[in-house]
Amino acid sequence: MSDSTHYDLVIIGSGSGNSLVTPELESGRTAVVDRGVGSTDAFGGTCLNVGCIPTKMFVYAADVARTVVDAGRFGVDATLDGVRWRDIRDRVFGRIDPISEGGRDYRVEADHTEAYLGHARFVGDRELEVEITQPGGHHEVGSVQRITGDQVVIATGSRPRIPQPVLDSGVPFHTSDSIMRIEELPGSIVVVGGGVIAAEFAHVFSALGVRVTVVTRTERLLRVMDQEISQAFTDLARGRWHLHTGARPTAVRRGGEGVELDLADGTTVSGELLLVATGRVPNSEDLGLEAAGVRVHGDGRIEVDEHGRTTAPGVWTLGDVSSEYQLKHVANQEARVVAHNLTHPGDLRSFDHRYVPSAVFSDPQLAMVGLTEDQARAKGYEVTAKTQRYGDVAYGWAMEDSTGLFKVVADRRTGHLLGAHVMGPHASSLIQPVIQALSLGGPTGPLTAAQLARGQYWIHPALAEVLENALLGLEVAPHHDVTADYDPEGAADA
Ligand SMILES: Cc1cc2nc3c(=O)[nH]c(=O)nc-3n(C[C@H](O)[C@H](O)[C@H](O)COP(=O)(O)OP(=O)(O)OC[C@H]3O[C@@H](n4cnc5c(N)ncnc54)[C@H](O)[C@@H]3O)c2cc1C
Ligand SMILES: NC(=O)c1ccc[n+]([C@@H]2O[C@H](COP(=O)([O-])OP(=O)(O)OC[C@H]3O[C@@H](n4cnc5c(N)ncnc54)[C@H](O)[C@@H]3O)[C@@H](O)[C@H]2O)c1
Repeated sequence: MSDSTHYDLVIIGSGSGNSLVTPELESGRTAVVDRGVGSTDAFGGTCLNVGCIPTKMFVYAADVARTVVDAGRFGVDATLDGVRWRDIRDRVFGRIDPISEGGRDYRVEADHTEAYLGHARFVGDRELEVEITQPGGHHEVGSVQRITGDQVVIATGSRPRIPQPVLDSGVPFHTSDSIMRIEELPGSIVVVGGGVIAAEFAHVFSALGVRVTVVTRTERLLRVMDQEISQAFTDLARGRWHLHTGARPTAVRRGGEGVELDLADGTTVSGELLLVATGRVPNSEDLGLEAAGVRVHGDGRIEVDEHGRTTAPGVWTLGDVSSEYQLKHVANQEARVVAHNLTHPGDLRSFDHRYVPSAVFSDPQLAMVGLTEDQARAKGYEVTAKTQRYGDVAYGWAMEDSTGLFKVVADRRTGHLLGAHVMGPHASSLIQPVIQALSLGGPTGPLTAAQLARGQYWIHPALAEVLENALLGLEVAPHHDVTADYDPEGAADA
């Protein structure tokens, strides 16, 4: 065990935690501790190595494959001659791995930071032991380093949750941490889970020619989305994948094509590989949080206030380990807030969780922000909602789209927007004007549907006209008439 080394700031976690080292903090001494993620124990956290970025690079390749298969509808004859999985995989990690390694080396070599490549555990107030588990740093693998900090930030993220029957079975399985690095495409795969990760990987593998079976305990896929959109997605998925809803696995064994699962609905499914995508749990255990006086919720999330403070003085937290939202843009916003608060104790900023958007990069894409129709009704709003089909606008015709939907939810009395829910091409980008309308509204609240619809030009005939038309279809009180020409002079009264 080394003597203790003191730092102004200790950061545990090199995901969004790594972005805390702002120029303002460079005058002090900072330690960044990270044990790595995924099958390569990579530096830089989930999003870069095993999350957002690689998945979207695979999704893009899958989208290209689908476009080829679909081309005949437009009078363009094309065939998908083959899929070179290793080339697809190596394009992704050939790009990402050097960024991760470069990020680690930068932290190891930088003058004002010291990298500890291992597992951190509190042993007292702002006092930690780090067991060095990874090579590449200045500390010997296997050694235990003791460090203290004036301030400590816990940004340890989350990891896949594995259902007990899978663990008990001893059968080999993949999670998002390992599936992207497999050597060969399987002929078939069983995906357990009906959330975001399941929807994205089911698209990737089916578009690349793998027979995909999805097993989820709920009746609809993506059930956190607006019911109408989640139902429409589930209906589409039934035509594309072998979908078992309301069907938890009860037993898992080797057999069939490789692995076999008995489901609660009495059926048995089989595939060469098993991918588990049943949610993620915060990395708050094995951190010695009791020794530091840091309390956690029953679900494992660290208790945090709106400024990023834990229950222990001088100990902060952000991202998946404490947030209600396991999303990179949220972890990044929280990191910006904590970075400010670390150096401005008299002028604390707050997390902004008012309108957190999210998107699912499946086929089709989905996106959401704000309240669902059911949530808005439950909150007592007099709700008006309009669902516009992509196929009703000119660019939707060009795309021959027959399934895309853009739904907007608003308050009938005030005309204020409450939420939007989208399924279709470019959903993740098309939703951005609604995010702006909700987040950047004036002192009286979000922009009204009328302001958004008629307070600006909509490029014709762009796909965004589907949102314009959805807004124009809302039935709001007469003085907020969505279709009336917008008067910029009167905007302040709205
Ligand atoms: C497959 C997948 C796809 C995703 N796609 C998207 C997407 O498209 N858009 C989106 O917004 N979000 C997406 N997410 C979620 C997003 O990746 C996370 O919300 C985000 O990365 C969380 O960042 P973080 O900094 O909180 O944690 P992380 O990035 O996970 O960083 C935590 C770090 O702490 C380290 N650590 C943990 N415990 C210790 C310890 N005791 N000692 C030392 N180090 C430790 C870990 O090794 C890790 O490097 C995806 C997630 C997954 C799994
Ligand atoms: N595009 C994105 O923003 C993106 C992409 C991937 C992941 N993520 C983040 O990662 C998080 C984790 O993703 P996820 O898909 O693992 O979780 P999730 O919470 O989205 O979905 C988990 C699903 O698994 C099902 N499930 C749970 N236990 C089960 C069991 N025993 N048997 C069958 N089904 C079971 C649940 O009913 C649910 O449908 C997401 O919540 C999201 O915040 C985001």
